[in-house]
Amino acid sequence: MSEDASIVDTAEQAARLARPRVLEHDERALFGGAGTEVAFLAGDVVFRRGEHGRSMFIVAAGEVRLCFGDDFADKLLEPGQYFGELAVFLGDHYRTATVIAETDCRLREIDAAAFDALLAREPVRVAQFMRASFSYLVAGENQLLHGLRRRNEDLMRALDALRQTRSELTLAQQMVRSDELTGLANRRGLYAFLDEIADQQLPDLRRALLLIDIDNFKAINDRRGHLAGDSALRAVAEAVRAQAGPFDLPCRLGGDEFALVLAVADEGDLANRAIGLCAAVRNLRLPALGDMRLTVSVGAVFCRNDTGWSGWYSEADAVLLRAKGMRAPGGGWRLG
Ligand SMILES: Nc1nc2c(ncn2[C@@H]2O[C@H](COP(=O)(O)OP(=O)(O)OP(=O)(O)O)[C@@H](O)[C@H]2O)c(=O)[nH]1
Repeated sequence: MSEDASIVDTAEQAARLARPRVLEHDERALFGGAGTEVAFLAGDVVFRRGEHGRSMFIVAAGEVRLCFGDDFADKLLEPGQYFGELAVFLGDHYRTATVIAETDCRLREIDAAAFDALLAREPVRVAQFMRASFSYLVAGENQLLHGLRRRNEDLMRALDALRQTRSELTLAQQMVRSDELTGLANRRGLYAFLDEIADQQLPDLRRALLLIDIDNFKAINDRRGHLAGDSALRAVAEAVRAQAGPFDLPCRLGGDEFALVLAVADEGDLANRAIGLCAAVRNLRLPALGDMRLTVSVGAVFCRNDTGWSGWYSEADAVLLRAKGMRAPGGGWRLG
């Protein structure tokens, strides 16, 4: 049983009840002599949606079309069916549909005065007619509710699918921008981040870019094997990540090259981070490397507002080359 069981058991029943109602035999007799009969030609408008209504109509011959607009299906009414009854039930009603003669037709129009006269003369039969009409109207509302509920469910399903697609897209985007071996951002991720921050101002902080290269990494691969080389790359990646704060981005650019975009307070802060990184790598002890030690060379620049990020990048690259050239025994860093 649906939750609307007190009114209508099922959507099917609601749909059956919501079909335009046909007057019973005694109702036809009741309205037979009331009001006046009006003729319409096919295409004539009987009344328009939004107009103030004062009478109801019974189809005596031909067909009329009720157009509700707003995606709601039209209704076609045949002889014995009626419409516009709320105008005489309520006395003050604005039409909810536009009614157009589908074919040449004759309609019995019963205005408020004629209806009131009928009510005074035949109160029981008019009350029965009104009760039947209200059940029909309630069934129509129920059908509308069922339709809206179904549409709502469809929308929720579409929304779920959209959310799923969006999270898959985000995941795919993350995968495209991250390095598989270390989980750090890759070169594409770095470029996207540099694009993002190019115009950003951080109050009391300065942007800096560090380019980092492992010294003599090839020798590790050659002497300890590629898997040992991989574990060294992962360990250095963790050391780079450890220097990154909430506004920073640690990256592996490829091979044994890393980068770190930093937000630092001043030159001292930058020096501490670079020195801290060199020391952390120097202090790594990896079983896979045996007695081999890791060191890194670091080229650092402050990001100036007067050049784009490709300028900062080239500058940091040149500084890294100089740091490499020093061949400091425990690794080392230089500031451009
Ligand atoms: N294990 C491992 N090795 C890699 C990976 N990607 C690149 N390499 C190796 O990293 C090495 C980088 O060598 P080089 O660019 O000559 O660098 P280097 O030996 O550190 O020399 P310098 O930079 O001058 O100190 C090459 O032997 C690459 O094959 C990887 O994902 N895993």
